[in-house]
Amino acid sequence: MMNQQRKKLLTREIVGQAVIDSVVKLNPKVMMRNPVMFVVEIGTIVVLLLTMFPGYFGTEGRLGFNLTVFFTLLFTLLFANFAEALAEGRGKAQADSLKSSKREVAANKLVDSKIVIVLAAELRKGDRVVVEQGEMIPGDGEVIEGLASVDESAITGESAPVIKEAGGDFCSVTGGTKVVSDRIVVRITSDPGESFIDRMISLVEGAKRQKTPNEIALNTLLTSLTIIFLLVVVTLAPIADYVGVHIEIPVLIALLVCLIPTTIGGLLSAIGIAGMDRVTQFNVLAMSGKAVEAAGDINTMILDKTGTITFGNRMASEFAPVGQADVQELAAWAAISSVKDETPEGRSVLELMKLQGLSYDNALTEGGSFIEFKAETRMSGIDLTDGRHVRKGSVDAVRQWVLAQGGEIPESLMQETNRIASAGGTPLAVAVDSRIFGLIYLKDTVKPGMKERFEQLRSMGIRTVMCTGDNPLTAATIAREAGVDDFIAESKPEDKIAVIRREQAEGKLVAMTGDGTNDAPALAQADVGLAMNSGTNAAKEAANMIDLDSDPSKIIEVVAIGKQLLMTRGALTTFSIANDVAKYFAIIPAMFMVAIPAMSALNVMRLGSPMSAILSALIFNAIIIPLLIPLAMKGVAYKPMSSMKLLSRNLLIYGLGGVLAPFAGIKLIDMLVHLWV
Ligand SMILES: Nc1ncnc2c1ncn2[C@@H]1O[C@H](COP(=O)(O)OP(=O)(O)OP(=O)(O)O)[C@@H](O)[C@H]1O
Ligand SMILES: [K+]
Ligand SMILES: [Mg+2]
Repeated sequence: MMNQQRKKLLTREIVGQAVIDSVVKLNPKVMMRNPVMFVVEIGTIVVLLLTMFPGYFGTEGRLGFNLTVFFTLLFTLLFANFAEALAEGRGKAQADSLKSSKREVAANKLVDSKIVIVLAAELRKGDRVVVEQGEMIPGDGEVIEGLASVDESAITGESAPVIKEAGGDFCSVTGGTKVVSDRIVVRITSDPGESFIDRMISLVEGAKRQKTPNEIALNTLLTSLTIIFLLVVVTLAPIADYVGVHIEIPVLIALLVCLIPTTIGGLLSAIGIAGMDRVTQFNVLAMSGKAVEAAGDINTMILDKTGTITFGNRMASEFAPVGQADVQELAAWAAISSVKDETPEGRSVLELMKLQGLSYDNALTEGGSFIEFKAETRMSGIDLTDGRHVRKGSVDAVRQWVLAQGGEIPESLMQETNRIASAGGTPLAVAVDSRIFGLIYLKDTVKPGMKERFEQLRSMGIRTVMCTGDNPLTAATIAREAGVDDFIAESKPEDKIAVIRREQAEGKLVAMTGDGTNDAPALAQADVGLAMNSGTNAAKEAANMIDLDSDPSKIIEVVAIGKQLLMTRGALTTFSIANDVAKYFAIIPAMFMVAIPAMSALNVMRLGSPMSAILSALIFNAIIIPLLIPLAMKGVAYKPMSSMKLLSRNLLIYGLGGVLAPFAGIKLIDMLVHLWV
């Protein structure tokens, strides 16, 4: 539902609402937040007063001219407000549809193992609720009992249900999603008003939109320029008087508005909102505009191997015995070590065994204590009641484990390990106490198109580092195949945070993706942390972005969107300031031409009359804003290249274009205005 809503670009309602909002936003209290446009508003009011009471201010007043200046200024304001309102519109529409999906539901709260029916809004952190088939999950939380398939389409737009189960990385559930089969017990993790849907609503609504550091810096620059031009224009009047030219106040105001950076001043906030909106269209929730901008400035990207660069459905595809062991023996121990291993890798071992028509003695595992897989130990297995310890895991970890018990390492182990690893596969060694029986070959493939994407990232100047718990040879093979710049093998969760800190110490901005609880610290440390929606609540809370589709490779596109946002802002700032230069050449010669004939040398545009020159420049200044709204909303065309190349390309297109466009535009408007003034 969200998705359909997102796909719709500009509806008639959104445009209609934006027209209304552009008038509402004329409220000086609102305008004050944008100093450039606030100066325009004050100018507009002054011109209005001069037009209405010409005698009172001692100006003879040319009614037609003054009125035209007034309306042009008014439309300059309305156009700028319209740009912002339009950019906000889509988010507001999404928020409305989310709000309507947030119906009041009842919850089955567990109180001393009895069920009490309460309203969802009354649930607090720590409460436990039972959710049955067909019921709505009343709040964000973690499954603490049971397993269920959940329809999350209300937030992700994805209609296929997902499995949620107690323990592990798939236990987090979101309020407003629906249990489609089975029954779960959920421990609530958010208080009213702080839920995921609440956060989504305030995000798309822009309620919490704060200016980013970049925007604040640019705003300061624009305000300084405005103050400088204000001084220039104010001091121009006495200077002009001195040379015998009397300049009326509306003319001075028109000149001021033409010189101050109204184009970027009017479009700045629309550019920021539209940038965040593009991220949302992409089914990624950015917690702040700052996060999106940081994505555009990333120097280093840390990527997981399994599931990000490769498909990640690592499946057992071969049993490779070593030493004296045979396939049946190896397969049986591999299976015994996996009976309770719920990871996809563990389950695939049992499937491969069945597929090959092999078997194992299930009775052996009864009463045994299961050793769960941990990224720290890189092993899983079972301790049998007869005293034997069965393990499978990374070759290095199992080797150490066997050596510690005084075992010997079969010669063929290295050989087989290298064969599997150099094909990009993950070898898992299987051992019982001090004896290694052989290897399980876990197959995984690099996603298509990865090489091209890393090539693009490199041309943007971004270094990619692949982190994997896998052995160095497998890591090297996949790294080469995918074309990443660097890799870290046998990495533990804490290694990621170490890489991030090291890069940041060199002044670099780092992006990473993650989904597990143990990724949370690194997600928080990274400048851009993209958590998967399927991941744990801890990861989602630590990250500053959440991918609703849970596709870790999306970080690459998010970076592109961030870059595009920064580029669009840079391009339009360049264009705006270059534009003002051209307007200066249109107006100044026109103003002084009569008194100082030498000035006509500067009148390169050969504009009709001083008055028409001023009006043409002012009208151009107003209509350039709506003309640039589509560019501000869509972003400038983006090609991956280094920042230096980008800068010179943009200076050429938007700088030169910004100087030339007004000459043509003003001349054209002047020809029309001159017919009538
Ligand atoms: N179910 C399992 N039982 C035993 N060992 C496993 C299991 N799953 C993975 N391993 C071993 O542990 C290593 C680390 O796994 P982990 O999931 O932490 O990292 P990874 O998936 O290889 O890397 P990535 O960071 O790219 O996801 C694997 O390379 C493999 O050798
Ligand atoms: K301007
Ligand atoms: Mg993994």
